[in-house]
Amino acid sequence: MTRPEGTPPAATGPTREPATGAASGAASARPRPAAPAGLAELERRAAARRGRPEYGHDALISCDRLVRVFSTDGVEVQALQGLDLLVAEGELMALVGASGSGKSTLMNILAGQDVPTAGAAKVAGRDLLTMDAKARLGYRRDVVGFVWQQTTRNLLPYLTALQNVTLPMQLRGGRRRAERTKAAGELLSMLSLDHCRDRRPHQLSGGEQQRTAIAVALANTPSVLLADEPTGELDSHTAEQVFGAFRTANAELGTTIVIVTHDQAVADEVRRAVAIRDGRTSSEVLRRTERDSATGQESLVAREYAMLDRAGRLQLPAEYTRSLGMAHRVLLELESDHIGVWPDHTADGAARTRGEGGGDGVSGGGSGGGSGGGDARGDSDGGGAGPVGGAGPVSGAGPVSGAAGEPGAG
Ligand SMILES: Nc1ncnc2c1ncn2[C@@H]1O[C@H](COP(=O)(O)OP(=O)(O)OP(=O)(O)O)[C@@H](O)[C@H]1O
Repeated sequence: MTRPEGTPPAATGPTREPATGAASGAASARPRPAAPAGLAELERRAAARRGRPEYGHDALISCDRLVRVFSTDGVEVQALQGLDLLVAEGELMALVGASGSGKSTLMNILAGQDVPTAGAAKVAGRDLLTMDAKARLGYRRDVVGFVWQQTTRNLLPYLTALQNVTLPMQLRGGRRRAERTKAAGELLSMLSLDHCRDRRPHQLSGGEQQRTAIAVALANTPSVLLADEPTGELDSHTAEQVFGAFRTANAELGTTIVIVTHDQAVADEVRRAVAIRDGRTSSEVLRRTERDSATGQESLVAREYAMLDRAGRLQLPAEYTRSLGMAHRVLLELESDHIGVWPDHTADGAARTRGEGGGDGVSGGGSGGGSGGGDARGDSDGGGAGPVGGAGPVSGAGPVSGAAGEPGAG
């Protein structure tokens, strides 16, 4: 997991400082994890949960344990493996991930062009699993707009830019020709494309084609604009202009925008970039403006968060687990303000780790168990007290941390 340059360590990442004696001393006063809940307690919790609002009830896009399995020639590929994602109305966010991680599969589902195998997906109140063919058609026409990477896929070659933008309005119906022309002209103006109105796609540059495609996708004022690698075929300067068009649409029209991208420059421009790994959301980089209380100077600060899914699963970055020789099994300890994650130092745990070539797990290990937790980094994204939690009695309100050495051994 790469951390954005010049940013503080991930709020959820393990601390790298060696354990200190002071921390070791504090370890002896650590609260112990609660005992396993009895049946009565579990019933009480289930009853309490029934009164809670539905997962993602206030999100515009909500994916809950989304699964998509493809079967080809008797071979099954799990493209999405229980993916959770919430996107708030009005967000402009990016989805990033290695090739084959499931980004396009997710986008096709959100676009109403594919149906998930299991789980739940809702966009603007529409249930993407249960929609019938007619509802799906209406959804694609009215609720979502789509911009593809290949410019040729976005525009009809024999229509001018203006005609391309008016076409979706015409297909939907309900507006007179003059109204359609006026609205399409306004969209092109908003995206600085007045000069392209009467040109056909082959008379436009790649960037102008993509910006026209954004205008087409916005023609029926969708709630959500989805874009799959929209800058993939463009040079960096042109890509910047196309991203500017998304930003304008988001700011001027309030459209919620989700962009799949490999382009780090685009991912760096958005306030929230969600990484997908192996068909699940694995981490998020959140950016926000912070003001230095001493100088009053504002700067953009990026922090990386690991995602905790609905089942309480957390993907620890491979870079972190490798550096501490963590494999197969880790020791968890509930602290007052975070959860400690420790290498497994039991005899069979160490042997297993060696067998896997995962390192000895104790390099640089301190004798104390101080996790350096209780990090005072606050977070006004609401991430400081909340994102770390776990199934059952394990929950926390701070960074997950671990350090080489036995917890509480000091
Ligand atoms: N129609 C399909 N039939 C079979 N397997 C598929 C199909 N579509 C996608 N897959 C498989 O699902 C996995 C996820 O593919 P997907 O295209 O969603 O990844 P991606 O993250 O968008 O990759 P890229 O960045 O290269 O576009 C891959 O292993 C892919 O081979």
